[in-house]
Amino acid sequence: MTDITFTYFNCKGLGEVTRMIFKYAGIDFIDDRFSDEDWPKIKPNMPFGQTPILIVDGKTANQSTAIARYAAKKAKLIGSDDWENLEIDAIVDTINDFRTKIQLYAYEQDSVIKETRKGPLFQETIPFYLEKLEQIAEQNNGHLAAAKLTWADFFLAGVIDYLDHLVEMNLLENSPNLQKVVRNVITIQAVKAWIDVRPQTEA
Ligand SMILES: N[C@@H](CCC(=O)N[C@@H](CS)C(=O)NCC(=O)O)C(=O)O
Repeated sequence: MTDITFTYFNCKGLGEVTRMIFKYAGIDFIDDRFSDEDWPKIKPNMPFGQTPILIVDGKTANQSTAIARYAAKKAKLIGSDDWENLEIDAIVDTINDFRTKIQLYAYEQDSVIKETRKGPLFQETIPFYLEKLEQIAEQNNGHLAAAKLTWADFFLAGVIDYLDHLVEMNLLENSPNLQKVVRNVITIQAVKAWIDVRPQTEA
């Protein structure tokens, strides 16, 4: 049997998508979480000083999106051809771009700089991304790519709580089709069962 360990902070963040995909597929893995206090001891042993990492039969990989894509292949949550996979990758990269722009505001330590980023983020960037993603979800009938359930949908469902936490708002409040995307994932029986028992964390 394959021996899989997924190591990350005790939060959803960049890790929850992979956990959800493994749970969806019924793939056993060790959900290895460490505390913020333990991180300085762990960091030097990480491939690039960050997490998440995935260890499969003694081999280690980093990069959350690459790991989620690996899990998605195992879970058969990928496209049927190269074009569908391109569509999925493009959505995932777009969500990552959106996250990066939110993080640039949320993690800014200088309150003056942070304030200058607030207006553009909330009045321009967030509506820009959500309107476009909402249209795509509508065209794909409650999915983000290939008009079917793929890991692009899991990507949004896995990261949305973290994004909401960063901006302290319900980002999808006025996006019914994006809500549908998330609902289509979190109501799958195996995913719901995981959500019911997973450690409760804010982000
Ligand atoms: N591009 C990387 C970024 C990983 C990343 O930013 N990890 C953060 C946690 S979400 C981390 O390890 N932070 C602690 C540190 O950099 O010391 C990925 O997607 O895996």
